Amino acid sequence: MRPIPGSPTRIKICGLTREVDVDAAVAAGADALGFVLYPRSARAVTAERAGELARRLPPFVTPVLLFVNATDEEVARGLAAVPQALLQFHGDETPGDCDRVGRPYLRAARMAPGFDLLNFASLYPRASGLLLDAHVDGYGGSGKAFDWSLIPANVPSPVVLSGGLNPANVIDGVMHVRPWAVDVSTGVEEAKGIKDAGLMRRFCEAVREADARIADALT
Ligand SMILES: O=C(O)c1ccccc1NCC(=O)[C@H](O)[C@H](O)COP(=O)(O)O
Repeated sequence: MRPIPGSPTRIKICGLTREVDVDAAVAAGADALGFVLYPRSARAVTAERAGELARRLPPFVTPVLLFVNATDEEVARGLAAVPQALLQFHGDETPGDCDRVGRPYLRAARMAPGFDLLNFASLYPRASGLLLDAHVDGYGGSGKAFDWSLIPANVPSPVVLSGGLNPANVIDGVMHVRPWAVDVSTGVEEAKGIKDAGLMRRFCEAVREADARIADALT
């Protein structure tokens, strides 16, 4: 599903662990902030810590809780801490695993060569969006991009382009894929879980530049 022509590309910045970075991401113009509740990630925060950070968010900036093969109890604990969160399932979760929670969610798809995204999308019709990431060991957050030409033009769900984005390549990504949103972690960091305010600002500015170029092309 392509975004409505002229609508701004939404921006998710993921893997926040510090108050200073939450505030800088909001100031840069992020529409959503991701908190990684996957304990094996170097960016992991506890549900309680995600709650502390998410309480800093102003209206209309969405907290996203990211899980990898979490138990129902872990998901419930995350939602108890961040009741307004959008969920993101980034592991091997089945449609039943995702739908059972009864909350809006993003389903990550790991874009290996030959991956049938349209079939995958048909399995998750209730997903609020599909987050397209590189196919890597460790599930995600790798800083690695994938071949955007693997993305069909007629994906039925809102597409969140992810995987190895940064201020230098995100314009091309938005212009090529025309996603509903983009997602970034490594490309705006000085170290895992430590964001760089300047890179976050430049990333958001680049997305706005891409939107402006698209709008110009439509006039
Ligand atoms: O961020 C992580 O550490 C992570 C670990 C395991 C699974 C998913 C993870 N992140 C998910 C995200 O939504 C990332 O933003 C996405 O994978 C893109 O990361 P990057 O390529 O570093 O921009």
